[in-house]
Amino acid sequence: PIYCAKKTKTHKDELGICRVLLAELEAHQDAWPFLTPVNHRAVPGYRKVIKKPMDFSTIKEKLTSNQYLNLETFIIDVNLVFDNCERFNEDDSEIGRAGHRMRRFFDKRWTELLQ
Ligand SMILES: Cc1ncccc1N[C@@H](C)c1cnc2ccsc2c1
Repeated sequence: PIYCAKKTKTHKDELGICRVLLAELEAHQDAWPFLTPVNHRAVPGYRKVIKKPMDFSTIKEKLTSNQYLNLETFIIDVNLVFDNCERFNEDDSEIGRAGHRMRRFFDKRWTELLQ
C-alpha cells in the first residue's frame, strides 16, 4: 500500500502483550528455576554476586501494580532474569541450560508478537 502508517501501540496494547508473554514464560516447562525469587539463604553467594535479582513472580507483581511504563521496561526485567542466570550458573548446568532455552523462547515470542 502507498500509505502504510506504522500502527503505534497504546499503553494498554503494550501491557496486554506483556501479560501474554509473561503467561507463556510461566507456563514453559523450563520456567521452574525462575518462577520465584532465588532464596539467597539457600544459595550461597547469590546475594553478593547478583546485584539486581529478578524472577517471574516479581515481574507479575510489577505488571499488576502498573510499575512498567511500556513494553521496553518489561523486556529489560525479563532479560535481567536470564542475564542473572548466565552470570551465576554454568552454561553446562540444569539451571544454566534452562535459562538459555527460556531466553531463546522469549526472544522468538516477543519478536513474533511485535511483527
Ligand atoms: C535461577 C537460579 N539461579 C541460581 C540459583 C538458583 C536459581 N533458582 C532457584 C529457584 C533455585 C534454588 N535452588 C535450587 C535447587 C535445585 S534447583 C534450584 C533452583
